[in-house]
Amino acid sequence: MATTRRSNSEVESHVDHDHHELLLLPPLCEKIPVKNTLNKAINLTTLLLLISILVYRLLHLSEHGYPWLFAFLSESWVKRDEVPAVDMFVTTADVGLEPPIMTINTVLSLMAVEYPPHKLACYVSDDGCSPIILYSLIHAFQYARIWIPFCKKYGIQVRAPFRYFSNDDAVLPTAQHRGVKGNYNFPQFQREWKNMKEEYGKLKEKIEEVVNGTVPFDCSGEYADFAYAHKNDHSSIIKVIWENKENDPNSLPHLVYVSREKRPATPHHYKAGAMNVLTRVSGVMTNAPFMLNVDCDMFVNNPNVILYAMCSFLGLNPRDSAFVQFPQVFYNELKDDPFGNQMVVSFEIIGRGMAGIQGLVYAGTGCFHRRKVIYNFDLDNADTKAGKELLVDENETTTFGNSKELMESVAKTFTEPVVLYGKNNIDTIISSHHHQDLSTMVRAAHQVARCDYEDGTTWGAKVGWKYGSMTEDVLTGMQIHAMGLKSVSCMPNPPGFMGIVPTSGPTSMTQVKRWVTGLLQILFSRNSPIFATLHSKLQFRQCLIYTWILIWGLRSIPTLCYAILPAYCIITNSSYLPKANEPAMLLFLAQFVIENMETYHSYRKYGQSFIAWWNNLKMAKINATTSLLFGVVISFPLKLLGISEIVFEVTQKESDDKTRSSSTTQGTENSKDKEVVNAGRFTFDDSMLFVPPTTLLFVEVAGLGLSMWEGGRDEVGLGEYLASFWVVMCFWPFVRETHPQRMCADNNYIKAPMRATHMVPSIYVPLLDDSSRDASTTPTITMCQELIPKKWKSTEGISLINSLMKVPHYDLATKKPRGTGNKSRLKNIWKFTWPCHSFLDAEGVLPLPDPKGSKLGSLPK
Ligand SMILES: O=c1ccn([C@@H]2O[C@H](COP(=O)(O)OP(=O)(O)O[C@H]3O[C@H](CO)[C@@H](O)[C@H](O)[C@H]3O)[C@@H](O)[C@H]2O)c(=O)[nH]1
Ligand SMILES: [Mn+2]
Repeated sequence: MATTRRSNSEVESHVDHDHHELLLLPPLCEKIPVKNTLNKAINLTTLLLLISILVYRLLHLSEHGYPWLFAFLSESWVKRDEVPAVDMFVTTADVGLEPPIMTINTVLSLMAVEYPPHKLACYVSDDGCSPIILYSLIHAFQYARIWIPFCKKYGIQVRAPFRYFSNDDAVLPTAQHRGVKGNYNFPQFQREWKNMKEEYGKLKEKIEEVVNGTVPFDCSGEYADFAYAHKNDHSSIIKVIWENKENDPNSLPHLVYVSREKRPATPHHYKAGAMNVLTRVSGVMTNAPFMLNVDCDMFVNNPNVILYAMCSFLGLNPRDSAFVQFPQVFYNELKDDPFGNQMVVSFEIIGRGMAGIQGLVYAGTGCFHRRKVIYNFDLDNADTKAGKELLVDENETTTFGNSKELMESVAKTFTEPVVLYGKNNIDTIISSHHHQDLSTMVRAAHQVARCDYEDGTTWGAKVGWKYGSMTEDVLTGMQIHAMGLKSVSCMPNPPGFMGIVPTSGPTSMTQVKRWVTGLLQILFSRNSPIFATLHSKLQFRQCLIYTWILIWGLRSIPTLCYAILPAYCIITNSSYLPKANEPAMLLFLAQFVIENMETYHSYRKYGQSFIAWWNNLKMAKINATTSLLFGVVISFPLKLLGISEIVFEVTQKESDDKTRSSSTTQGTENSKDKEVVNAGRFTFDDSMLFVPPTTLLFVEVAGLGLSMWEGGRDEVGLGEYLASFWVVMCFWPFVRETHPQRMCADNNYIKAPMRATHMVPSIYVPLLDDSSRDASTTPTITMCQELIPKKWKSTEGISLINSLMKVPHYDLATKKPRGTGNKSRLKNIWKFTWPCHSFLDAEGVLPLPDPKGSKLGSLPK
């Protein structure tokens, strides 16, 4: 700062001056209290008047008799406990990947929220069309009858039983038992608690029996519709499991099972399609003005969630509260975020930043929407263009489809007034909500759940959840922001909802691959945020954030190139950085140090450890060369060229340890248990995803080894070596987990890296060694084919690999690469790649480790 010495007073005045300037700068964010003195005065006056009236009545009651008594009772009934209705949606898609016990825990926690039950309806969409889900729901409902009163009576916080009971084995709760509030009779609480736990155990057991197949499932009676239903080919199945017919405030919320019609030839649009069916089915049945949606793995963690959401909806201008998103919080977080997928810091920075512009993205779960917004109606009450078209236009059916019942409900939604900030018309929104007899609407519900219902309508384009991206959530949310509306992020303590995050490398990578593919689908389409800013009302800064999110995948290519450069330079004796003694090196060094210090600082600031920071840094590189790369160079282009469809690969959900111990099916038990054992460890499966990073690592290690072997390189400087070393550090999990001793230790998860490590030299040595294309060499194709895991043969990359394989490359007899070309140095890579080529037998077929625990030594040499 100060390069010249100054006297003390000079410095002081300087500081003062700075300070003064700081004070003059406008604050970055500030809360301005709204002055509504008049309103307050009026409210206070009415309250005083009301009290005076009541007192007056009471004092004179004896003089006047019955009429005064009735007047007194009516006047003291100040109706203020009314709240709007909410339809709650849960989606599940696969009983194998999403344990039904998890789904019903989500449902139980939703049904038990602190909100008048007659204002709530819970709809469960089952895209897997499994009778087990229906069966689980029916039994869960029986349990709900005792569980919900228990939760409400004792003010339990966590109302998903698997979580509530997870910490206490057989022991009874203590007086300070978590979640229990207020005064209560302790011995009685203990008795009830014990009973609840036992009943939950029974429920779990019942569900496990059918999941495991120990009790044969009979598709008759209630379940007859499932008898001939195939997961992807069946008519719609809708069951009203519970209907609160009398709208009884002391009863339980409605519970409805929905499995929409699916036909192989008709696209079903995955989750977005399911959400649209739920919107329509709930439209004809309950038509609540607000809709909550959660994934099946996300339970309610704070029983007041709906009240919180309503505070935003009813307390803010409707245009500032189009949807209310509760951030994703995970209950199964692993220590130090080994897969860099918990996104704590990015949420703190990006999420809170967005909240200051047009609001948080819609994250697909834990989110409340206004039905009006989902129907693409303007929020400026009933005189909008869309609305006029809807009510006047003869062709109205083309927008919403041809269900009479749905059109009636849509018209109701349209004419329903929006509660305006500061105006007291909450009652109107409440009374306009129509109460239907659910069971009489089942036929209408079937109609709107048909797979051809959306033909010729604007569902997925203008109304409902938007189609055209695997990340329908980001797309749908962005289009709401493009209407010029804002969203609210709600972060109560304790968090409103809690879900799970993948706890294994491959699961997390598959998820990220789907995300980046979906995000690119948005970026390169007419839904791109740039168009939304130019032609609609997406704010510029919001557009920048969306664009930044959408280009996530693109960074894979520069990252990969930059990671390969050091090795390339070392191998080919060239350089890409200034020499250590050149001053320009300082630029690079400073940039590297400052960037990493800055990110580390923000990790510390948000309570993350050094290891978590390092894990995130490392995983960003690993993801760039795996999931992001595959999304960008394979999934997305193939979809673009129309060669293959992108499939929504549902994330494997590992249920809570205790729930899961016996809930897994025979077939999958092994792999699931492994996932728990290996949680946090970098495991592999036979996915193509692992080829690029393994390759990168090999090339990098080979380069370093080669240079050591040959005693250094004249062109290569310290920078390249350090960079290469840094890359190796980032990809260290691959070294660690592919260590031969570990690989042969016992299990399945080992095979894949084993194969990958053999694949890599097989593919790349011929590429590097260009002089060895001698047709008479031993055919190595057989070997390579053998090494390719079965799964790969069906994947996109196989043709690529096959064409590479066509090049005969090394001599099997000597197990050395053939030929001595210009780049003869490169062939030496082989020496450094891995000692595992010695495992190859004479035919070049890799003897895979015996799954039943063969030792390294027992492998044929
Ligand atoms: O054909 C399908 C596929 C999925 N789902 C459901 O969609 C939800 C999300 O699926 P999941 O495999 O858990 O994906 P994630 O990547 O974990 O989900 C995040 O990202 C998705 C977009 O890629 C959003 O839809 C989700 O809400 C968001 O939580 C689950 O409830 C599924 O049951 C369906 O209903 N039908
Ligand atoms: Mn999920």
